[in-house]
Order: sequence, then C-alpha cells, then structure tokens
Amino acid sequence: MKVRSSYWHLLPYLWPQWLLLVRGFACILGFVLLTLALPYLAGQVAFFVGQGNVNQIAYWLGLATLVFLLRGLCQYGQNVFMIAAALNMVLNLRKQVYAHLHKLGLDYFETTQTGDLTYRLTEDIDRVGEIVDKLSHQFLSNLLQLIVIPIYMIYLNWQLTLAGLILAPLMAWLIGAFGQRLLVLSRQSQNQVSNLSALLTEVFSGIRVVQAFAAQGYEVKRFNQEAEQHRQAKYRALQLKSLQFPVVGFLEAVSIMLLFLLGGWQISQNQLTPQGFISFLAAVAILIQPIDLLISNYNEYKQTEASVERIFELMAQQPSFSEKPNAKELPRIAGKIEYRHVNFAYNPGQPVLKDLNLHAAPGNVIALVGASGAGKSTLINLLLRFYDPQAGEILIDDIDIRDVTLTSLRRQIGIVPQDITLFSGTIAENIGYGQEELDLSAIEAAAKIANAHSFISQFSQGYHSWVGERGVNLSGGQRQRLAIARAIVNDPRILILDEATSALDSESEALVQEALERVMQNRTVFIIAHRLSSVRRADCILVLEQGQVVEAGTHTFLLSQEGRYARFYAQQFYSTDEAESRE
Ligand SMILES: Nc1ncnc2c1ncn2[C@@H]1O[C@H](COP(=O)(O)OP(=O)(O)OP(=O)(O)O)[C@@H](O)[C@H]1O
Repeated sequence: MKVRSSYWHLLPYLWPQWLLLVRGFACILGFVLLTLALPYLAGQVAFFVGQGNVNQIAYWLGLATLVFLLRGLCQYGQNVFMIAAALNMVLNLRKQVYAHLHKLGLDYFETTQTGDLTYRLTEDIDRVGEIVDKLSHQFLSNLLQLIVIPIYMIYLNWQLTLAGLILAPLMAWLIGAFGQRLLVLSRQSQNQVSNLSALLTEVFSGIRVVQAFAAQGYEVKRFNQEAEQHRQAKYRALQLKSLQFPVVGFLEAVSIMLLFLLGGWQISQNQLTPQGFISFLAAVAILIQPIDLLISNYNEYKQTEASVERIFELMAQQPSFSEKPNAKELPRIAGKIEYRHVNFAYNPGQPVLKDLNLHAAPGNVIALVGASGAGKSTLINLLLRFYDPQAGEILIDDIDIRDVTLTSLRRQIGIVPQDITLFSGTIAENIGYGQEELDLSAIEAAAKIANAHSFISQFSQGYHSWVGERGVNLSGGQRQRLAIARAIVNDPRILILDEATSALDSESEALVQEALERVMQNRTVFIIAHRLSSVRRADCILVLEQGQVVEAGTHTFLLSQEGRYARFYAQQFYSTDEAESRE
C-alpha cells in the first residue's frame, strides 16, 4: 500500500495562506519571464554595439535597466510573500500543536520527555517552515525551466534530446532511492538531537541533585555518549548526501559523452551543423542547474519529512479520556465529597485503589495516612480527574465528576503541592496563576490569609517583584506561603494539602501552620499528612493500606483501637510528638 507523504498533513495549515502564495507565485512568474528577456536584450545591445549606434545602445540599455529593476522587485516580492506565508503557517502549526498538547492528560506527560517535546515544538516546526519557504521559492522557477528548456531542445534536435535523456529514468530512480534512505537517516538523527535536548532539560532542571551527588563527571559522560551517537547519525546522513552528487554527476557526464558521440556522428552524416550542436549543448548546460537544485530540494524535502512526522505524531496523540460532549459547568459547590466503590489501576492487572469508599461532609478535614505507595496521591489524582477510575464513581455535592467540565471542576479545588512550582513572572502572577485578568485585590487578600503579605511588601517592587531566574530569592517557607495563597485565591470550597516532608525552621513552620489553619476554615480539606498537628485536628483520619481504607476515625478513637493507626502513629509521628512536647 502506498503510504501518503506526511506533508499532506500540512495542507490545512498552508491553505489559509493562499493569498500570499498566489502573490508569491505571481512574482516568481514575473521573475522567470523577465529573466528570459535578458538574453534577447543582450543580443540587441551586442547587435548595435557592432553597428556603433549609440542612440540605439542607450535605448536598449535603458530598457535592460528597467527589466533589471522590475526583476529585482519581483525577486523581493517572491521572497517576502513566501517567507510571510511560511512563517504564518509555522505560527499556526505551533499554536495548534501546543494547544493540542494541553488537551492531553497527565499520563501522557508522565511518560514523555520534556526536552523531546520542546525540541519538536521549536526546532522541528522551524525546519518545516524553512522547507516550505524554500520549496515555494525555488520549485516553480526550476519547474518552469525544466519544462521550457527540454521543449527548446526537442525543437533543436529530437534525436539528441532522446540521447541526453536516456539515463534520466536511472537518475530519477537513484534520486528517489537516496531520498528514501536519507529520510530514515534523518529520522535517526532528529531523534538523537531530541534525546540530547531531553537529557539537557532533565539535568539542568535537576542540577541541585547532580551537584549534591557530585555527579557532574557522570553526567558529562552520559552527555558525551548521547552527543557521540548524534554525531554518528548525522555523519551517516551527510555521508550519503556526499555520495549522491558524484553518482548523479557521473551519470550526467555519461549523458553528455553520449551526446558528443551522437552529435559527432550526425555532423559526419551532414545531419547537424557544428553551430547547431553548440546551441544544443548550451541548452543542456542551462538545464543542469535546475536539475541539481531540484535534487538538493528533494533531499531537504525528505530530511524534513522526519520533522513533519515528529510533529504530527504529537497531533495524533489522543487524550486517554475526555470530557463528555454534554458536560455541564459544576455550579458553586458546598464541598461534599463521596467516593463509591472506586477501583483504579494505572496499569492493567496492578490495582492501586480497591473498592474504596469515603464520605466527607462540607467543611470536614480528612487526613490521609499510610505507608509510601499506599495510594494517597492516587486518591487525590482521581478527585482532580487526572485519571478516571475503572469502576465506581466520585461525587461532589452529589454530582458525578465525570458529568462536569474539567475546568469548572478543577477551578473549585485548591491545591498546595509538596513540590512547589513557581513560574517566571511576578509574585502577583504566581499567586493569581491562571487568571487572565489579574484580580489584584483578591491576590492581596489571599496573600494576607497565607501570611505572605508582610514579606512580599518588604520587596522593593512588592507584588510586582519578579520570581524565577534573576528574580527575588525566596526561602522554603516563603515559597510555601505563596503556594497557599495561590491555592485559595479563587476561594475554592475544596482544598488539598500535600504536606511537604522537608522541615522548616521553627519560625517559618509556625507561620506556615498558622496560614494553613486559617485557610482550612470552612473548606473541605484533604491532607496527605506528614505532620502530627494535621492528623490530630482532622475530623477523620483514613488509614490506607494497599489501596484500601483499613481504618477510619478521629485521632483519639483510632489510638484507642490500638490497631494499624496506633502502630503507624508510633512509627511515623512518635519522634515528632516527643520533640513537640519537649519544646
Ligand atoms: N503515574 C503512575 N503510573 C503507574 N503507577 C503509578 C503512578 N503513580 C503512582 N503509581 C503507583 O501507584 C501506587 C500508589 O502510589 P501513590 O503515589 O498514590 O502512593 P502514595 O501513598 O501517595 O505514596 P507516597 O506517600 O510515597 O507519595 C504505587 O505503587 C505507585 O508506584
């Protein structure tokens, strides 16, 4: 079965640029026609130079100047229109691929390398723009020449034309075969660059760990190996390209020798004059440049096909689940949450949550405790609908969360994650993250509740201070308070606190705790608990073990049961408890 070239996927993105393309093609046509006029003008000038007719020479030179000017204008037009069309197409493609990626679930990003995605969205798309620009520039003018010149050659001498073109099918086959192989090698080379980019993103974002483990040497070695593989892949592609031109050049030379043989014979038979033979050879010489240009265009076309494939691989990714077509907006909620017989597995046959039931009334604080891997984060992931359970249902205010839009669901859940991500931008933008129009009064109010207002006010630019690279330095406690402010800025009824395990100094800890106490008021709160104070004040503690709730109740109740919680508490919190009571 013939596989359709992946370039066809570009048509819908190129089509809206038709007006620019038409203008570009009109300029190309003008350029080619004006170029064809030049030999005629040169002939006229040469003729009057021979006669010494200065007036006529001046007249024809004036005309030639006009032609050069117009031709230059057409050249400028063809470049500018084609570049504009290619860049618009690239912009549209890039926007749509990026928007499409945001439709994909967390599962996709958890299994994809960030650097690879970055490379596809930047380098690969740029390459596509360049080839579209190049092909639209050169293709038509070369094609026109390839049509017109052979017609002229047939008019001059059809037997010689036939002899000259006898090796053309072999050449075309060779060019095609080289192109196919080049596509394979380019794909390998592109994948290698992507791997390099992925490695760099990973290492630089984890540079603290790299340095803490004194693993610079190890990372340099890993990079060198990847870089070497990239060199090899690139070398193979370039080696093939280097072979292509001598091979095709040899066939061209053989064709010309055949012409000499046949031409010489025709001259000996008085079927051709030497002048006629020279004219024919001149036409062949003119034809060689467009042929060579088309070969190199074709090579680039094949090389870039790998990039086109890599881009449309992203577009072909389907979200593992999506909103129902008739999904409704979740109305402002009170905060009642129910899990009914929920079963979930990330991978088939490896259940993570098993027949899980839970009920939280509005305003309840639920602490989730359990050993690492028990399923605490997974339970939260399902509430945010990062994943859907395979069986059972999750209800908020008696509404199945699968019946509502993801945005309206997630906007009503605030989250303070364990690893706090601050984006490049101002403090206000970070607190009001996701707001299209920043609501500065809400941001300031949230910062006050989160005990962040006073330290923000001490920065010279206050809420407009820059965070991220080259921005203000924030301590761990300050970052946590910003994260708390961000979680509550939209006043969500449900709050998720994934407690940080790393300890803060006691003053910072007290400020964070105070902020948390405040934001938990009147909200349904899930705490993935690592601190004693959180579990103690919870209305209900759920002890998870291998994806099941094995005990539930208040701190005192569960301690009195002397069951798993009591044991867990002794192991997990006892030392903290001792330390706290000693203070
Ligand atoms: N994205 C994922 N893909 C596959 N398996 C996963 C994924 N995330 C978690 N798991 C697995 O699911 C199980 C429950 O993980 P989960 O993160 O919910 O536990 P947890 O109780 O939150 O642990 P911790 O306290 O260490 O964060 C673990 O066995 C874990 O390996």
